[in-house]
Amino acid sequence: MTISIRSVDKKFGRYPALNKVGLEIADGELLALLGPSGSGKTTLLRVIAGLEFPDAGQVLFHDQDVTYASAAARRVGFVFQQYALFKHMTVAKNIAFGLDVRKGKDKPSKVEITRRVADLLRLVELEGLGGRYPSQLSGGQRQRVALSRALAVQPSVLLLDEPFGALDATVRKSLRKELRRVHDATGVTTIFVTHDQEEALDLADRVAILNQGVIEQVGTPAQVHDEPVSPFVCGFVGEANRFEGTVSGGRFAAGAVSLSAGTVADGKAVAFVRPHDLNLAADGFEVRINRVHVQGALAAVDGVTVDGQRIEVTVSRDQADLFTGAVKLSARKAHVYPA
Ligand SMILES: Nc1ncnc2c1ncn2[C@@H]1O[C@H](COP(=O)(O)OP(=O)(O)OP(=O)(O)O)[C@@H](O)[C@H]1O
Repeated sequence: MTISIRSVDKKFGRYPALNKVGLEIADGELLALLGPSGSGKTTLLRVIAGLEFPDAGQVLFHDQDVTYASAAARRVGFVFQQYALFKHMTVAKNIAFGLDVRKGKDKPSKVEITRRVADLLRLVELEGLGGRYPSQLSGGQRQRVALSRALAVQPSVLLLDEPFGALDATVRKSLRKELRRVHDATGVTTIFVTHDQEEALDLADRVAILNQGVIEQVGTPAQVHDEPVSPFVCGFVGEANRFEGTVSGGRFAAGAVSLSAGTVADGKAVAFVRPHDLNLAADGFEVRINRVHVQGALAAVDGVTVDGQRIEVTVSRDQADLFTGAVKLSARKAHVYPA
C-alpha cells in the first residue's frame, strides 16, 4: 500500500500540531517518524489511521482519497505503547479477536482462524503460549501478542506508536529486530513512531524527522545522519559537538576551534562535528584531555579547548593511549549552518 500525505494541517485550538506536512511512503516500506516530545508524531500517525481528521490537506491510500474515511474502512493495524490486550481472553483469543468479530461471509471459518492464529504465534516466536492469559506473559511477550493481533486482520498498513516505550533496553533491542524480521516476512507497509533516534536508525528503511509540526527531513538512516539538512536534524540524530561562531572566507571559527565551512556565506553560524569525525592533526586546534573511557571496541574521550569549550571524541580503543595531556585535533567533516 502506498501512502501519500499532502500538505496536511492540524490545529488543536490555536496550536498547530501539524503544519503543511507532506510525505510519500512506498509500498512495503518501514518508515520511522522520529522527533522530540510534542513534535506531532502521534498526531500524524492518528491522521494516517483515521482516528483524527486534518483541517486541511489530503491522505491518499494507493491513490484513493481516504482523508475523511473511518479507521475501519482504511483497514489499518494499530499497536500502542500500552498493551491494549483483553485481560480476560487467552493469547489465542486476543489474536483472533479481529477475525472473530467479523460477520457473514467476511468471517473466516473456525479452522481457518485457528490456523491463522497458529501461524502468527509462530511468526512472533510465541508458539505454545496461545492458552495463556496476558497476566502470565512478560511485557515483551505482550507486545508481540499485540503485534500478532494487529497483523491477524491482514491490515493494509501497520501503525505502531512507541510500541516498545514501556520496556527495558535489552527487550526493546530484541523486539526491534523481531519487528524488522516480521516486517520483512509480511511485507506490510509499516509506520513506526519513536523519539529514540537509535531505534529509528536501526530499524527503518527511511526516517522522517519532525520538529514542531514540520517535517525537517526524510531520508535513509545514513542520509539523515551523514547529510543533515538543518541544525535541528544534525543535533537530534546522532551525537555531535556543537559550536556557535562565525564564518569568514570558507572557515568557521568559534574561539580556538577552526573548521572548514564549505560554501556557507560569511556571518554568524552554528557548526556540528560528530565525535568520530575528530582526529589528531599537527595543525589542529588544542584540546586538553580530561578523561578517556573505554566502551567496548571504542573509547570516548572528553576534553576541553583552551577557551573552555567541551569536546567529545570517539576513537578506536587501540588509539586511546594517544589521548593524554594536550593534543591537537582537526575535523574530518563538519556540518555548518548559517545562524
Ligand atoms: N487532543 C489534543 N488536544 C489538544 N492538544 C493536543 C491534542 N493532541 C495533541 N495535542 C498537542 O499537539 C502537539 C503534538 O502532539 P503529539 O502527541 O502529536 O506529539 P508527539 O510528537 O507524538 O509527542 P510524544 O512523543 O510526547 O507523544 C503537542 O503540543 C500536544 O500537546
